[in-house]
Amino acid sequence: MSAPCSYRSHQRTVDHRVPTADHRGGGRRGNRAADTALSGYWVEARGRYLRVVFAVQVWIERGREAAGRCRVRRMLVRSGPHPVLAELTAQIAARPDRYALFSDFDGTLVEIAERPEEVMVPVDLAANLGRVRQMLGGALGIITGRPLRQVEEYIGAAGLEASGLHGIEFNFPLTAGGSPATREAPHDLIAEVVKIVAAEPGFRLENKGAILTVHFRQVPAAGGRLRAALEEIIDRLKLDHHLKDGRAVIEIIPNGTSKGTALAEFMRRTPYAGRVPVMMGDDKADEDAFAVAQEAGGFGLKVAGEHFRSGDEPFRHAGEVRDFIAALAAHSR
Ligand SMILES: O=P(O)(O)OC[C@H]1O[C@H](O[C@H]2O[C@H](CO)[C@@H](O)[C@H](O)[C@H]2O)[C@H](O)[C@@H](O)[C@@H]1O
Repeated sequence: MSAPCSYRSHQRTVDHRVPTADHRGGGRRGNRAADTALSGYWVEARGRYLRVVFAVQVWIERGREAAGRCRVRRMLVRSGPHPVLAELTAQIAARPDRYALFSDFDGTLVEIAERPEEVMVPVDLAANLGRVRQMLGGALGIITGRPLRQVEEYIGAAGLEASGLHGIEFNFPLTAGGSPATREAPHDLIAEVVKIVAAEPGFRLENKGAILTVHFRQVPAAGGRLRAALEEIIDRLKLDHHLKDGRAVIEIIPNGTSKGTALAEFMRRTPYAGRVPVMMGDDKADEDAFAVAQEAGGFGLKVAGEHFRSGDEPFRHAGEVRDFIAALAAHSR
């Protein structure tokens, strides 16, 4: 019988940054910045990787905070990439012609923001994606629930191939058997959803044409009520639509289209066909693409957040996805 637990990769340096000054200026008197190095391990136990940071050092920081010597405003622990990513980076660098890489946008390439229009896109993201695309011989695709025009606005400079609106839009011609053409949401559906949104000040409607998206990030407790109301509308109007839960959001999507159908469409064309598809995503909708990637001999890479919370995800946040992209981009030079 194999040992239940083994050290996969040993001591790494972890930067533990504890900024104390208020970013808007004027931190509390007596506070000061505290930068410490923590040590961490990657521990593999029964096929799962766990990131372990020496608790005693965290405890010392907390003590300093309690003594008023610093204030922990946020804790950024960097301990190098997850072992799965380290291996994948090496494999892709060695055989870039074998892989097709796909990425979701919100929560994967950029951090989640309070509102869709408030996302922050780092300046080097488009350039790094462009380099990785070049390295992969063009086999890099973006698969998002956003409209394509927004993807183009945020990262379009890289000339990336993309699918928007959960597999409804593509910025390239479809193969035979491709996704359904864009349809506007029915007028009676829009009218009913507008009524629901108007009744709750925290709800926000994002009308994306074929897809209606209702955000409830400002009123998280109302998510269940919103879902029940939207389900009732779809049943009553006998619509050919389904609901897709996202991060503090529910989307009303025409049947027959998903991020899975989008990934399948990419995989029918050159240069994706025949490669190992790897899809990065943080949300329920991305699971459809993970499943299709898996059927095609590939896999999904989860980004932790409100949806994936096992603690074993290869990416703990979007910043680590960007680090992975940057590491691959470095190999393209
Ligand atoms: O497929 P994705 O690229 O992940 O897009 C999914 C939806 O993302 C957006 O909403 C989410 O991100 C917002 C900005 O961070 C956030 O405020 C919201 O709570 C999230 O649900 C976008 O607004 C939707 O249209 C996308 O379908």
